[in-house]
This record gives sequence, C-alpha cells and structure tokens, in this order.
Amino acid sequence: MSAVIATYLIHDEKDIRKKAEGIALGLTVGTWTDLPALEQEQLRKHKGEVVAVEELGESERVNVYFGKRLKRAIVKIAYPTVNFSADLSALLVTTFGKLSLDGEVRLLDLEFPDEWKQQFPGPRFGIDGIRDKVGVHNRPLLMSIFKGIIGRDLAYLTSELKKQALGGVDLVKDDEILFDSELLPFEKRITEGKAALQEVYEQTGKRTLYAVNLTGKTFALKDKAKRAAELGADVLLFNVFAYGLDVLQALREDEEIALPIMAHPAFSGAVTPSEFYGVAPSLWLGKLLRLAGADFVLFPSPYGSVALEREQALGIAKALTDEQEPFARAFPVPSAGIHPGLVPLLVRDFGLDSIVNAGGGIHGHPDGAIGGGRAFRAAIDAVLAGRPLRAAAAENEALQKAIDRWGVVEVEA
Ligand SMILES: CSCCC(=O)C(=O)COP(=O)(O)O
Ligand SMILES: [Mg+2]
Repeated sequence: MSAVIATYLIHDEKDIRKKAEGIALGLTVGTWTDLPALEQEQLRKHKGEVVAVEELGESERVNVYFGKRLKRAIVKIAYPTVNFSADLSALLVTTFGKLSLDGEVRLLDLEFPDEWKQQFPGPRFGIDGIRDKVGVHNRPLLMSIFKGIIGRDLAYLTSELKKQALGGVDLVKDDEILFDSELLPFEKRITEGKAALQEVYEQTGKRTLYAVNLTGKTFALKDKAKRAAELGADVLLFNVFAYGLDVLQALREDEEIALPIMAHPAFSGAVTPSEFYGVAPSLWLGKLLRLAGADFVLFPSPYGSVALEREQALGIAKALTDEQEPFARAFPVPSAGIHPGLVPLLVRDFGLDSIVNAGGGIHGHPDGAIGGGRAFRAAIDAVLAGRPLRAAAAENEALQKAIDRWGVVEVEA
C-alpha cells in the first residue's frame, strides 16, 4: 500500500496510543471495528494505520493551557495516498487539517513514497542553476536586503541598488514588506533595476541579480509573474506562507514564468515555534518548500535578531539540500541580524552551499552599503582561507570597520 507517513509529537493526559488509533481512523475511514467484514474488506486500502508509538515520558515544559506537565509520545501514522489527490493542500488537510485543532499535536515530519514525490516539481534551478546565473561556484553567495526604501522613489531605488552591487553582493532582494506603490511600481522596479545592475556590470564585470517581491491578490499573481519574466526579471521573492504552498507550486510549474523563486518565511512564525503545536521548521520551511519548488529559502539563523534554535535551523538546511531526495537542492538562506562577524559561524554551520544574507548588516556599515558588501566579501574570503577575521581585518578597512561596529565570533579550528 502506498502511504504518506506522518510523524507527530503528541502531548496528552490520557492514553496516547488510543488517541493515535482515533486519529488514524478518524482521518481516513471513520469507524472500523463496528463495520461488517465485507465493508472492512472494501475499505481496507483506505484505512489509516498507526505504525509506531514511542513514549517519551513527561513533557519538559508545563503546558500553558493545562498548567501541568503532560505525557508525550512520538506517533507515526500511515495515510494511504489513494485517499487524497496529489497536491499539497490535500496532503495538509489529510495529515494535519482538523487534527491541528485537536489538542496538543505537533506535526514533525511527512515521509512520501517515491512515486508520490514524482508528482511534485522541486526547484526549477536549485543551487547549481543559481550558481550558474551568478557565475560563482566556489563560495557561499552574498545577498543584500533592500532596506529603507518604503516611501522612496525609483531614482533612490536605483542609486541604492547600484551601491549594493558595487559592494560585491551576488544578489539584492526586496524586503518582504515592500509592496507595489505609485512611487515604486513592480514593473519599473524590474526594468530600472535591471538597467542599474547592467551599468554596474559594465563597470565592474560583476553580475548581481535582483529579487523583486511578487505581491498582490492570489489570482493576479501568475499574470504578474509572467509579465516579470517578459521584462527580464532575475528572481521572484515570494511570501509563500501568506498565500499557500500550492500557490508557490503553481508559480514554479508555469513554463511561461520559469524564474527562480525565493521563499520568504513571513508568517511561518505563526505555525512553527511551539513545542506543543504547529509544524516543525524542517518540514514547513525545508521539505515542503523544496517539494513545492522554492530555489531559495530564507529562515531565521541561529545567531541573529530573530534566532531559531540551532538544531532547527540545521534541520531546515538539511531538508533543503539532502542529496537523497529526487529534487534539485534549494539554497539555505539563514537570515535576520546577520553581520560580517557572524560569517565564521554561518559557514561552519551551513557550508559553502548557502547564502549569507543581510539587511542592517550591509546598510548599517559606517561606509554604507558599499562598505557593507565589501566587509562581508572580505569575511567570506577570510573564512574560506582559514584566517581569523581579526587578522583579515588588519588588511581590509571595510571589514575592520564592521568588526568595530558589530564585533566578531571566531570559530575554533
Ligand atoms: C527571519 S528571516 C527573514 C529576515 C528578513 O526578512 C530581514 O529583513 C532581515 O533583515 P536584517 O536587517 O535583520 O538583516
Ligand atoms: Mg525582511
């Protein structure tokens, strides 16, 4: 029987094994033991099965609603794929639809049969395709987030874009809170941004890509994305969790769009942080975004301003890059509060195939965005050469100024 196996962490006062049996039946055939033998035979291939219950003792933390520690267990349930269509909405409603409202249940993972995975696209470009586009194959990429742009006009946008590119970044992305406005219309951001980056390319020989924020009402997104492709956009930034995973997949699968897609984690914090509820980050921001077709995934790094636990951040990166999966690898982009002094930690944890991404850490440099980019590039080069940042900073003014401003966390060799 082909089945999706869902792994849950369940907290309960009562018998968790019994609860698990109730879930497996309730989300598939309903009642079972009361059915006549013939009906049981007919429905057998639709019946959910509890495949494991691992009891873990009491919860580490007190549940805020119950005010006490609860029993907890890891439960695995198999859902026959014959019960639902091959789309992410059906998958989520089956495995964690009503169940997400039914007590202290957290969805930790989903395992898919190989033939079921084949119905999903995965990233169109992935790490290798993006590297080809920027022409950088031997180091983590560097990305800058446009900051302080709301309320400004196109002349400001293009001049700031040039500064970021002159600093040596590989990509510049819109901030996720930048929506279309009269001052900064979507199409003009693409065309004028492209012209500005072309000027820098002609001056320096360095290519920089611009990720424009694809926003607006859901049913207008595809036409807008197609227009972006016609205008020569480099990358689409997409606030996937404000729309839905299936919308991301629809954008990915459209041959008339065919642009790299960068998934932003906005709104995912409403789903992932609890020990008792919601969905594990490795699944929500990792496995499912890659399955749906994101080429890049931003998520909170373990070190910056909105930090995620290190194990969770590493779990996301692993799900995005796991070579066992039949999809292109997606770029992990650990983000938020990143400055050059954190590059040793980022490279140690996320490796060469990741993107160092910063907003304030670029624009807040004493020499502005040009200095910020240069400081990051020097930090990346130093880490790859195995040099302490402080030593490299003695020969690089931009890096020295960044360290003076934000400090440095060196990593033991
Ligand atoms: C929480 S991951 C997304 C980070 C983000 O959107 C952002 O704008 C980070 O900006 P920062 O100035 O903290 O680099
Ligand atoms: Mg942002």
